[in-house]
Amino acid sequence: MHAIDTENLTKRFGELTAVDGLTLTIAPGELFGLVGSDGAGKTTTMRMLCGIMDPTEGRARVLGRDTVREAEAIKAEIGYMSQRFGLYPDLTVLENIHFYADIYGIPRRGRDATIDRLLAFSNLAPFRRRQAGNLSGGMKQKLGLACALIHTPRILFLDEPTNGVDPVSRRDFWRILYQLLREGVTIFVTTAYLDEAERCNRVGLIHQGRLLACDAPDRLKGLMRGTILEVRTDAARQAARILRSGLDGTTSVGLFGDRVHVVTEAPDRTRSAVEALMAREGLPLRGLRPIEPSLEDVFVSVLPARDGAP
Ligand SMILES: Nc1ncnc2c1ncn2[C@@H]1O[C@H](COP(=O)(O)OP(=O)(O)OP(=O)(O)O)[C@@H](O)[C@H]1O
Repeated sequence: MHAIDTENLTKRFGELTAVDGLTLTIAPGELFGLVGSDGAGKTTTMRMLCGIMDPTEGRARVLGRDTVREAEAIKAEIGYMSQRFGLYPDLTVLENIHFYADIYGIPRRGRDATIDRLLAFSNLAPFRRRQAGNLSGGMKQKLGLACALIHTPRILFLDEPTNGVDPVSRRDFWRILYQLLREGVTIFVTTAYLDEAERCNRVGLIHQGRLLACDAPDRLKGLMRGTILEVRTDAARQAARILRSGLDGTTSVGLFGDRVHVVTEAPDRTRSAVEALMAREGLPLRGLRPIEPSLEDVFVSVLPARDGAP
């Protein structure tokens, strides 16, 4: 049995198609990342999978159960941490966890062992008596995770769990996710961070509700045709504009922070053309070398051309 499977899963809000014909299977024990920018349809997908929102068309099954007809049974078996996960700022760490334990009907007797374990592995044990409102952003997310795990779910749904969290706490958070994975929990996580997507077993790239690509990160990178030349310069934005208009149509040019990536099937020829264009425009070339593709390169390469241009 699949942990999750969807068929043509679609959600429309009036004229807007937020999720557009999503067909996907996720195996038990997988760490699956749904990646996309703001408004791509990640939250809507997750809400449908958790049985909180009905699809307009298509269907989804979680642990073999239909998300519309068997939504209540699904909710008992999954953990869901939404973007605005409801922590009570006036309650302590421990009280928040007890609150969720009550909601899930976990008997008081025997609950302490589970809570101790959750506190230990989220590194929150020293802060058990601190009010949630006084925790750092990273700690709040870990507390949210602990609360979502109180009923020992088989699948964990996490909606952009590390959004706005500092890099060290993000790394901590992912360490906890790997531990859960080793315990056999299936994890479905959404993120806008492509470096986080690299940590997943499999990644789905979603844009305007459509799944553009779905595979293991390395296999997705293997799909990239051509060579990527990384151009380093002091004026990346200007360079990207010049290269985009000056290089021939067989290349694609993308801006990646302070670097420009040029994808080409003819690296030697393109290299000379880049050097000539940069020299003609008087832009200093600080470096020009072939690099391995990142998931970001893959994402940009599968985006419709107009959206891909920064
Ligand atoms: N209840 C709703 N009513 C109308 N439109 C909605 C509703 N929920 C989401 N949308 C729209 O559907 C699209 C997808 O939204 P969704 O929240 O799923 O995206 P997302 O990828 O999770 O992005 P974000 O990270 O910003 O939440 C957006 O255009 C959003 O405005």
